[in-house]
Amino acid sequence: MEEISQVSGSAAELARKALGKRNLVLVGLMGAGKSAIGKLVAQALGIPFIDSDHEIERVSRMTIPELFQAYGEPEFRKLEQRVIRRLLRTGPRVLSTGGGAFINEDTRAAIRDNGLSLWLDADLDVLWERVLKRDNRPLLKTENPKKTLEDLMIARYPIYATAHLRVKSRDVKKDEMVGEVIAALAATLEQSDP
Ligand SMILES: Nc1ncnc2c1ncn2[C@@H]1O[C@H](COP(=O)(O)OP(=O)(O)O)[C@@H](O)[C@H]1O
Ligand SMILES: O=C(O)C1=C[C@@H](OP(=O)(O)O)[C@@H](O)[C@H](O)C1
Ligand SMILES: [Mg+2]
Repeated sequence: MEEISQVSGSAAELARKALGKRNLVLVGLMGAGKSAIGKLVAQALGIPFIDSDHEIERVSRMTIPELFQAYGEPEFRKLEQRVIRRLLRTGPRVLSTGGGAFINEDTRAAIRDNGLSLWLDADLDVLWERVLKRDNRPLLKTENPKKTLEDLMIARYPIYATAHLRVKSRDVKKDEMVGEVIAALAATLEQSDP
């Protein structure tokens, strides 16, 4: 056990070093685990965690479904863009974004310039099982939400694929996902070492 914790401890150290003062920005579709895994990755790295949707809800004093309903998606995207640009100014942190954030060109450029993006990639069935459990995603309030999710996958995956790093989100223990995210981050340092 001692040996295992030392190995993961040193991976976390390498990952911290790789990050420097930047934010690790988690991107990917609804249900990929950006919010849940991001929080645990931040704990493992010993740095603060922030979720852009939570920050949007805090500053607007409205929930995401309320914002969509009151102002529509375009206004939500404008607010999301402003909030993420601001959040990127402070680091290092783990920043979990909402699924549409990285699709916005301006937000994506800000993340590319100021953060290290990691795509939590997942298959449709994994996402579907997870999003079914909560009723908080306005974009899935359609007649056929599974088809909507699939259409979003088709439209968005080529864009998520431009993230710096990619980790496959699967139905394994969350700690295993955390380990894989940290390993992916640590590996960037090894790659950049002469
Ligand atoms: N291995 C896993 N990886 C990620 N999330 C998982 C995993 N197992 C269960 N979950 C659950 O799936 C849900 C993922 O939702 P969330 O973190 O809100 O995703 P996102 O922010 O990407 O939409 C959470 O309720 C989380 O607890
Ligand atoms: O994919 C999207 O466009 C959205 C994803 C949601 O966040 P999660 O990906 O954290 O569910 C939230 O920002 C909003 O409902 C829109
Ligand atoms: Mg989320």
